[in-house]
Amino acid sequence: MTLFPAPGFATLRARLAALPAPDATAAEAARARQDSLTKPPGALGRLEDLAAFMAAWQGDARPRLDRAQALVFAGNHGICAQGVNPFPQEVTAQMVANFRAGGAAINQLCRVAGADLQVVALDLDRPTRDFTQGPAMTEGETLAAMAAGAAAVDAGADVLILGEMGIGNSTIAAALARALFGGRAEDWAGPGTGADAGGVALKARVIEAGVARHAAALADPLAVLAALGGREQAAICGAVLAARAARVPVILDGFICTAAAAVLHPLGPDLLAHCIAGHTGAEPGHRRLLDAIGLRGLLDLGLRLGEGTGAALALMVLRGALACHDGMATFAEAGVADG
Ligand SMILES: O=C(O)c1ccc[n+]([C@@H]2O[C@H](COP(=O)([O-])O)[C@@H](O)[C@H]2O)c1
Ligand SMILES: Cc1cc2nc[nH]c2cc1C
Repeated sequence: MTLFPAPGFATLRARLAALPAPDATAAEAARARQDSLTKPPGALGRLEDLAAFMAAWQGDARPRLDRAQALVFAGNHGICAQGVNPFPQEVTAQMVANFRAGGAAINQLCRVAGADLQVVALDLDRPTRDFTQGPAMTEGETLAAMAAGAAAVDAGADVLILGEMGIGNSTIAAALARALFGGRAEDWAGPGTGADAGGVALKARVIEAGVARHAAALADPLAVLAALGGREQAAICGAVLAARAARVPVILDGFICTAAAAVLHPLGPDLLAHCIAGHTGAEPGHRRLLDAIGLRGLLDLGLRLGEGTGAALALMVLRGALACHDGMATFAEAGVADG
């Protein structure tokens, strides 16, 4: 079954209800195993939650992490015409070349975290439309980018790490968050790659102009994605849905990746149940956004890079969680007195 059929958003929406649910039995068995391991109950904190989460989505009380896939989606944005980006738009393609040559932060982190990295560049020479002038994408363009994101997912992976690259996309992410979750544009606009106070104020004005122009789209998250989003945001949505269809757990990255996935949240409260937030980043809207979708970042390292870097770092914590879950002795095995 393809999730992104030709007829459009209506058919996609109808198919969301059929996506798989977590395996409560496997999660319960993982929790029971955690309670039998040689430590005071709960002493491994969120590592115990991670083990149960992985068990629930893999449908196995002893989850694996043999195959970790990392996907970085890259896109370009017409909104750069408004001067919201300190770096020039060419940097998107230049960084894609850098990813492919192995020279970016995400390459180093995927290597040490044991993730297989793929970079998907989406029509970089055809930026989306400036959303203050019209919808950023048509429904067809949005679905095509979602389908590209879905097609990149390895259905046999044990975990999927998501990241993005797109000059100007901190404005796109803030606009999506403003449109989906309300508040003022100032609540969501931040420095991105390094805009000063004047630059952040400009972003907020641009976002308000976009939201006002597309007021008719605000009730429909997929219409919001088309009106204000970009190809890499749509691809992230598609990848999150394809991962869910294959029961592959997902680690989200920073503000921009989270804002893309957050488009799915209003479409069904548990559509992001197979996702964890790798970190809470330094972009000021990130914490507020995680609160809005009911997630809590695993790490808090002051990151503001994107590329999937925070998610790749979180994979190392996840490996630690599963190593304990799988390798620790039980009280009975080790002959340790159980309180
Ligand atoms: O994801 C984040 O938390 C994050 C925070 C700040 C910047 N970024 C990255 O910076 C780029 C967008 O910033 P800007 O200033 O061009 O809008 C884009 O390539 C993102 O990957 C990403
Ligand atoms: C150099 C550079 C690297 C990045 N990686 C993700 N976003 C980025 C933005 C810039 C400007």
